[in-house]
Amino acid sequence: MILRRRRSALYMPASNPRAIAKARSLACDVVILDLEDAVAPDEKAAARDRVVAEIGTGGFGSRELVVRINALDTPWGADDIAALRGLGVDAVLVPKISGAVDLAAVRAALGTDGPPIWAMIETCGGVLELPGIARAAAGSRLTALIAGTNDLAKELRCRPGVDRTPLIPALMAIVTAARAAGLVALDGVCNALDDAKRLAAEAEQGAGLGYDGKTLIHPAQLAAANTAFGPTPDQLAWARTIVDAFADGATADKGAIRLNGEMVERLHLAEAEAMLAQADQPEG
Ligand SMILES: CC(C)(COP(=O)(O)OP(=O)(O)OC[C@H]1O[C@@H](n2cnc3c(N)ncnc32)[C@H](O)[C@@H]1OP(=O)(O)O)[C@@H](O)C(=O)NCCC(=O)NCCSC(=O)C[C@H](O)C(=O)O
Ligand SMILES: [Mg+2]
Repeated sequence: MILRRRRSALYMPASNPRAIAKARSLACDVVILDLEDAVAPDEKAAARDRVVAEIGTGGFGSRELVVRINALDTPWGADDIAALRGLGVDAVLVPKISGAVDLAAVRAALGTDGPPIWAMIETCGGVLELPGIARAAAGSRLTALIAGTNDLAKELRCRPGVDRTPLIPALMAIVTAARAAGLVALDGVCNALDDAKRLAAEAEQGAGLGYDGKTLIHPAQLAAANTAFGPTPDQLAWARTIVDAFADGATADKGAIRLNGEMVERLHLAEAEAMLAQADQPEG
């Protein structure tokens, strides 16, 4: 199975036409048009109309196109879903999913033939309910979990700091639930717009925790995420070494081999093959 690349998922306010125009040429794997927190209440209706118009115009290339709606218990959620009907978005991102019941309500509103759901995990309740959310994934066509680290930090009343230590248990719970249900996992945003070092460290941390990519808020953050979630040239070279080693007739009957001082098993071969296949995908 070839996994689609989702190293960089860029949010932009659906009320910002310049940002949306720019997104059509940026090196992001996913474009997220935001109708929720980035849009002021007075602008919600106009932003929704803009989403419909921009998706109609198209031009996003091979970038995945996702719309973040307002929650169903807000005055705008139902109208957001109605506006998206038939538009052909790749997924609908739903904020503050706190249990399987929320997923079922969104699926009912979208319809069984509606787009896949991506769920933001950004409440303490959502973190506690992750096993139930994972179990409900197939039935509700949930395909991705996104860490909402700003809302989560707010609810936890924690201070994430540079290394995000207070958020690590939740971040790992989200990846674990995603892997158990075969879902994509995307890390939260880095608010520090002008701190390239912090962003690079956070992106490396997210990749190290097992995330597929990072959600972002500015075009200047794309390169750091695309690099951290790689694969890097060194990782690709190592993957090719593993594939070559197992292609050698002498290893045909072996489950584990010694390679450059490391034990390598056939599970590493499968990882290497997946990495090489994913790296072959075209950009943008
Ligand atoms: C954060 C910003 C408000 C900064 O805006 P500003 O300082 O005006 O940006 P620049 O002047 O540096 O912009 C330069 C050009 O780049 C374009 N731009 C900026 N941001 C984006 C973007 N996100 N996508 C595409 N293009 C972008 C500008 O239009 C400029 O272009 P041009 O005019 O042609 O020169 C701003 O970056 C911004 O609004 N970012 C997104 C904010 C957002 O979407 N927030 C919501 C999602 S994050 C979240 O909710 C977290 C989660 O829920 C949680 O709980 O953790
Ligand atoms: Mg949020």
